[in-house]
Amino acid sequence: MGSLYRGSKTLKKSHYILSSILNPNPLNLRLSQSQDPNYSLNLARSFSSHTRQHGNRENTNVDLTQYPPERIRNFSIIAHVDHGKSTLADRLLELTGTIKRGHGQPQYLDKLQVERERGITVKAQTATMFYSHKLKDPASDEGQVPSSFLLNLIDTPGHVDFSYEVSRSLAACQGALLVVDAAQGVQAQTVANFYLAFESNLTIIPVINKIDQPTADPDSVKAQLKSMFDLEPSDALLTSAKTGQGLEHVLPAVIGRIPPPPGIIDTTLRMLLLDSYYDEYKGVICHVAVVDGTLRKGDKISSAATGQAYEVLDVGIMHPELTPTGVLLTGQVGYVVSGMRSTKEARVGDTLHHSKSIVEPLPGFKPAKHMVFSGLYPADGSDFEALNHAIERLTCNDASVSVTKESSTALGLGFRCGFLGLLHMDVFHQRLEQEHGAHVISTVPTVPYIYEYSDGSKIEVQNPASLPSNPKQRVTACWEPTVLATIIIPSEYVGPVITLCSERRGQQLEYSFIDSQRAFMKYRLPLREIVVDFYNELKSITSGYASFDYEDSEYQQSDMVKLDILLNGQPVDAMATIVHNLKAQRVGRELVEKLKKFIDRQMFEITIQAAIGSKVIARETISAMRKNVLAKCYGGDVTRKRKLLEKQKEGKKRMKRVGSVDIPQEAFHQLLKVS
Ligand SMILES: Nc1nc2c(ncn2[C@@H]2O[C@H](COP(=O)(O)OP(=O)(O)OP(=O)(O)O)[C@@H](O)[C@H]2O)c(=O)[nH]1
Repeated sequence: MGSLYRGSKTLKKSHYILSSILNPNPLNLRLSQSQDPNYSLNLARSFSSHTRQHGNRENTNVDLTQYPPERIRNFSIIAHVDHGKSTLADRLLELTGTIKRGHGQPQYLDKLQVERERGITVKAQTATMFYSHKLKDPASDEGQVPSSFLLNLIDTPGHVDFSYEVSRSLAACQGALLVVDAAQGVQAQTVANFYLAFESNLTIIPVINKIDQPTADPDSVKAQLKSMFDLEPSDALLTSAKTGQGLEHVLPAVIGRIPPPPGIIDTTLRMLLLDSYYDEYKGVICHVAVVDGTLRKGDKISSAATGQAYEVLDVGIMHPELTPTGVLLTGQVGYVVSGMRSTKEARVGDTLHHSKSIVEPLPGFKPAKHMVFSGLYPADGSDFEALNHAIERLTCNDASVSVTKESSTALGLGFRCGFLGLLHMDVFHQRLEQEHGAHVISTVPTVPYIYEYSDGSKIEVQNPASLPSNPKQRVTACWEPTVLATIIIPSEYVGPVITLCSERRGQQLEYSFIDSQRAFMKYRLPLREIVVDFYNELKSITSGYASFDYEDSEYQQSDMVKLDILLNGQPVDAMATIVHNLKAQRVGRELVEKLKKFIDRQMFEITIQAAIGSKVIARETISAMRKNVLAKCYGGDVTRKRKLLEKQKEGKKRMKRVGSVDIPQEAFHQLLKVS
């Protein structure tokens, strides 16, 4: 079985580049440099003379001037979700003494509460480690000299929604550890992350992890890596991040195989802004990679994107917490505090340079693409300002969310937010609640459609409510976004997965076998069909064995209609959705049934209808009743009665009154699950 991707011309070319990168001889290059006995000496001299000229060394425990690019390695850990990236990162931090062994906090770099609760990485995190490694002594054939290396490790998220974080992190690296579970083998995000690293021309070190598991089969994983990515079996490291087996080979491989950062020391400063977040005490903290030159505390720097100038108030490394060093040198990755007032000023991908010099900006990044839009409204209408404040604060730490104000007749004032995917949206909600105490109602997520109107104008529709109820009156055509999906499954599940994809209007593009047990499929699917519950359904029909990844693709023309929900004859704009004409009937029926379950009986009859234009396609009725919370409260215990009434009042705050009907927050949540 040949490489799955060999058919593509560009990839053939890249395979060639890859095999030259992966040939375990980058070490040769280093040896040939070190065969010049004066090479390291010259480099170190030039480096320290440069640092002497500029003086002003910060008196901290960490002296970064000891680390010229030759002694630096910047690498990422990439993998499919749950293959052990964060655990491996922990072990490497322990091995280098960066954190204490048995620090009692597993997945140290997963710092957010949501990451710990869900056991997933959401945000890429950098940690600087110092590691003493023996190098070949240029003066003798056999001797070895210990040398200290500065290693920057970036732990990245595995879920597809956060692959934007991965691609940004890779820009600061020259190599990546591609971690693969020894029992599960190559999965969909292994493929996606491999290509991200590969297209960035990084040296890739395959790490087959979890070899302690009874079902581990490292040999067949090696064969998959060879057949799919042309990675040599002898290059793979075998590890168990759990038991520590094989970990001693990881950092020597990082030093031996990954090239040092390529920047120029004696030149004008250029640094790439990788990420930023807001800290209560320090203000905006920017994560940067110094590509060329040197940055010092007190320097005046400017943004190439905005021209705005700043003074460097603090500079340092993440070791693993913020550690001031007063300086960052060529090839180093660290943080800068420069008095920026909001993270909006810190544009990810921007080039920062000394204000007095003009530089060619670095290539930067593609802007994040919003795949899903949803309205966010305060559960209690009077909390709009509090929600506004919470969203502002949270977007300071997650700049990949787009936010615009909007209003709904049903829900009042709120926001339309764009997310990278459904998990991203879910995580954003959870963080709003946990970190900022905001209670929100979110509307059915929608993807951005393009509508063409009879006057020839085309608009992007991010909110179904902005379409006329009978779009046929004015709309002449509609296009919906699609994705290219990669699905890897055990062969016995091929049938049900093909059925699921065709139900979701998918078009099969590729179908092959990775080995005797696993199939690989590529589909073009409408984005709308995968944002709602596709992954859960895929997991459930394959007993959890399927792995799935997607990248965005072109728009396709489709027959999409607006489906309105009416309560007692009144359309609820926040519940409107856009569906394919062929599915409208089924979706309409499911929506009204769900709503019937979650809207409590009230003192009058409630009719729930789903309609396309003026045509009602589904209807349910909730009969009238008065809910008496005191019904079971016999006797005269006043405090208990008061408590129950208080509880009822509190519950009511979480209800939205549409016309005369109270809708609980849960009813809105349930609508998110209908595809
Ligand atoms: N048996 C065994 N379990 C491991 C090993 N490495 C990690 N695990 C477990 O695998 C699970 C997932 O590990 P993580 O390190 O969170 O995986 P991850 O790749 O960082 O996950 P995401 O950040 O969500 O992509 C955890 O329960 C770990 O304890 C290993 O070598 N052997």
